[in-house]
Amino acid sequence: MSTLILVRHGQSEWNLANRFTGWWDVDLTEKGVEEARAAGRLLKDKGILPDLAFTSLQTRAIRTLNLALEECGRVWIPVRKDWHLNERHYGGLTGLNKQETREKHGDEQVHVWRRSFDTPPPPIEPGSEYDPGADARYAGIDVPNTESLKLTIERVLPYWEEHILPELVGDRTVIISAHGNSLRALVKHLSGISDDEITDLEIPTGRPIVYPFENGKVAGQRRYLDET
Ligand SMILES: O=C(O)[C@H](O)COP(=O)(O)O
Repeated sequence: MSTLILVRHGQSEWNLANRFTGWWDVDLTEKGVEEARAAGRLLKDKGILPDLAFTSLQTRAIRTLNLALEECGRVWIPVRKDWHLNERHYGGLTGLNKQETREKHGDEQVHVWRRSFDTPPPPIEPGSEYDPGADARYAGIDVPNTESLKLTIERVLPYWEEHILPELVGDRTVIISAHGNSLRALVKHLSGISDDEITDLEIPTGRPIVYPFENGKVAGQRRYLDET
């Protein structure tokens, strides 16, 4: 039996400021650092120690992973970073305050942009303040200008199938440190959640979720490690 651990980064500076973040790179807050450390202590206490890690190219997920691995004594494991695990690109909403956006466009419209399956937010203007398009870390990739959950799934799943799933063999433990919506994309797939039902799924910061795997397939319910 192998184990998959999913962890959303700890609270970020823009989670705290209530701003749409997406592909914009922000750091953890002090609370986020503590959440990441607590996740690592939980892994240690439960004896679920990662052998291999995957994360995005974004500081908040990378630091969460590093802090958690430090707490459970596993800083030495191989870590693979890839943009396919980045947060969903929030398009033209990037950098805006979520509450102010609700006041301007209405609760319903903002809910559609945040949680509908296939309606992307309006695209970001190329070269605008929060456009990550010119960021050196994305050299050579076709940076999106907005993404729905559906579009996020279309780039997360091929990476999952090709690079992560083949590692879940024998009794290995693999951890993915990523983001609210890139993890919603994965959980939708792994737990067989419908396009309608996925709108209700929220992934909390810093709480490890665990799936058992056997013969390359999910072999049980997902569970929060702090509840078991
Ligand atoms: O990118 C963001 O703003 C957050 O990481 C996720 O935001 P959401 O809960 O509004 O999708």
